Amino acid sequence: METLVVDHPLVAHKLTTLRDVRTDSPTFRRLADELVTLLAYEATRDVRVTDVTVDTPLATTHGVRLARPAPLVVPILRAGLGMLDGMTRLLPTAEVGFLGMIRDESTLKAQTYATRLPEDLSGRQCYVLDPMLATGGTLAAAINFLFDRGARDVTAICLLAAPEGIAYLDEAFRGGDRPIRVVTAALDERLNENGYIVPGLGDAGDRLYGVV
Ligand SMILES: O=P(O)(O)OC[C@H]1O[C@H](OP(=O)(O)OP(=O)(O)O)[C@H](O)[C@@H]1O
Ligand SMILES: O=c1cc[nH]c(=O)[nH]1
Ligand SMILES: [Mg+2]
Repeated sequence: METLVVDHPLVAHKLTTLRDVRTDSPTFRRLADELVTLLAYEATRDVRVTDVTVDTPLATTHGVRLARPAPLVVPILRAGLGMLDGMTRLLPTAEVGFLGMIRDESTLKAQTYATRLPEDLSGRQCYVLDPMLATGGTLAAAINFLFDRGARDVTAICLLAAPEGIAYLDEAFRGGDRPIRVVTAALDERLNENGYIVPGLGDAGDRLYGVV
């Protein structure tokens, strides 16, 4: 598994405000949106393209277009929805599928409560969006779901990741024949006893959408 921590002053600046406990929900939503676009630029470095020719007003030249089938973007509800617009702004022709998953706060196990994805993902490049990679249980289940439907490779874009979650995914998918990438704005210190990322930013879903 490949892990990329995006090292850029604008990413660090926006992430610092996102972490701040005083940042209100509207500002948090805007910053999450801006951050994902910056991360997506790096995350899509290997997006498949095909060669085409294009007529400029002056000449015919060579270029590229996104290959078919189009990439699939998969936000993990609820918090991943806060990253969808920022991603599709960069990849407007991507299709979008949805996975609804929630982590049981006492067992820290992920449960899937909604799926709305193409049945056949053969050969598709998938971009999973979830702001928090904590134990890794949610993301591992999401990746397995996509691989079971034939996805070709999966890139997860996370705002924050914990070392425990990266290690869990690395172990879970070791030796697999399909590439997995995690692109994140920061690799934090650790998980606390409740499975929250420290220093982290708190509960991403609650900060985006309110406490439920
Ligand atoms: O790596 P893990 O230990 O599995 O935890 C991370 C998951 O927890 C959060 O979602 P949550 O379950 O709070 O749902 P929400 O998006 O509805 O708030 C987060 O958005 C991830 O999906
Ligand atoms: O720190 C964490 C861990 C899981 N989910 C969150 O929203 N935040
Ligand atoms: Mg939550």
